[in-house]
Amino acid sequence: MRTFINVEDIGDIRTALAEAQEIKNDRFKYQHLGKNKTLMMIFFNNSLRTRLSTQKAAMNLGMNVIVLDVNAGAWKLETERGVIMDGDKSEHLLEAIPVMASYCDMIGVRSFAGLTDRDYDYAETVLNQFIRYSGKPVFAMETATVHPLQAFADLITMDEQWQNRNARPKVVLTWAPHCRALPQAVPNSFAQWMNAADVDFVVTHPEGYELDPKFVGNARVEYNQMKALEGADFVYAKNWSCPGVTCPEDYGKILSKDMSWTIDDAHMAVTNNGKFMHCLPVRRGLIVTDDVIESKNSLVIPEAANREISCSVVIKRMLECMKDF
Ligand SMILES: NCCC[C@H](NC(=O)CCC(=O)O)C(=O)O
Ligand SMILES: NC(=O)OP(=O)(O)O
Repeated sequence: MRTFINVEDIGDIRTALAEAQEIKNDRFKYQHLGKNKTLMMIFFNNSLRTRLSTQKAAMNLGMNVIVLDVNAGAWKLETERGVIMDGDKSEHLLEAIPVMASYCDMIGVRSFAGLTDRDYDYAETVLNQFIRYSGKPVFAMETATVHPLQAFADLITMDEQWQNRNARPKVVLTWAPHCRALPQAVPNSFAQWMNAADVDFVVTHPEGYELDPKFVGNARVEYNQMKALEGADFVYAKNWSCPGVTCPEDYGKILSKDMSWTIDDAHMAVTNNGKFMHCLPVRRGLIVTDDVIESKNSLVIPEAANREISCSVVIKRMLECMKDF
C-alpha cells in the first residue's frame, strides 16, 4: 500500500477486518517491520485521537515518530501556487514537502478543508502535493474530504459488535446540529466505507446537506430523521456543513441549527436497541445528550480505541510494501 485515502486502498474488507483482529490480539507481532524506519506526522489542525493513536500504532510496529504541528513553531506555509508571498507565510509547501520527506520513510497528513473553495478542497490539493512531491508513502489523517482511519476504526467496532449475527445490520448516518461549520470528511468516508461493507445503509439530514455523490453512492437518503432511525442497529451521528452539491454557493455554510436533530433518548427509542456512534470530539447538548453518550449502548470509547488498530493495519501494510520501491 502506497497511499491510504479511499476504501479501495485497503482491498478486501473481510481480509482487512481479520488482520485488524490479528493485530488486536498481539499488537507487537510486527514490531520488526518498522525497525530504523521513521514516520512523520504533519498536523495543520488540532487532534487528540489521531495524534495519539497513530503514534502508538507506529511505536507498536517498531517505528520512530516525528510530529510536526505546522501552526505551533514551524514557519507558516503557503499552499497555493502563483501567489506573491508578502504576507505572514514564510515558506512554500512545495519546498517544505521534499525537505520533510528527506527526514522520514512515511508521512501522515492532517489538513482539514478550508470550506471556502469547494474545488480546491475536493481536489485534495494539499494531500496530493504531499503524494506528488514527497516520494514517500502517504496516509490521510483527516484531510479535506476524507478520514479513512476513522471509518476503518468504525467498521472494526461495528464488526466486533455484530459478530455471529446473520442479518445485515441497519446503519444510519445522521446529521446533527453544531455551532461551527465543520468539514464533510468524516461523513464522506463513513458513507464510502459503509457502501463497501455488507450493511443496510441509510443517510439522513436536512435538505441542502446532500453529501457528494462520489461518497454517498447509492445509499438511501431519507429526509425524515425519525423515519430513518426506525429499526436502526447503529446510529452514527455527525455534523457537517453544506457540501455544496445542490447549491454550490452554499458550500461550507451552516444551513440549519435545528435542535430537534440532536440525538436523545426519544431518537434512540425508535431504533432496534441501536448503538450510538460518533468519531469524537463531540459537543454534548448539540449532537447528543449526556444520557445517550453515557448509556451502555454508546460505542464512542471503543471506536476511539480501535483507531490504534486501524492505523496499525495501514502502517503495517505500508511497511510491508517498502521493499518494493
Ligand atoms: N477528527 C474528528 C473530527 C474533526 C472535526 N471536528 C471539529 O473540528 C470539531 C471542533 C469543535 O467542536 O469545535 C470534523 O468535524 O471534521
Ligand atoms: N476522531 C478524530 O480524528 O479525533 P481527533 O480529531 O482528536 O484526532
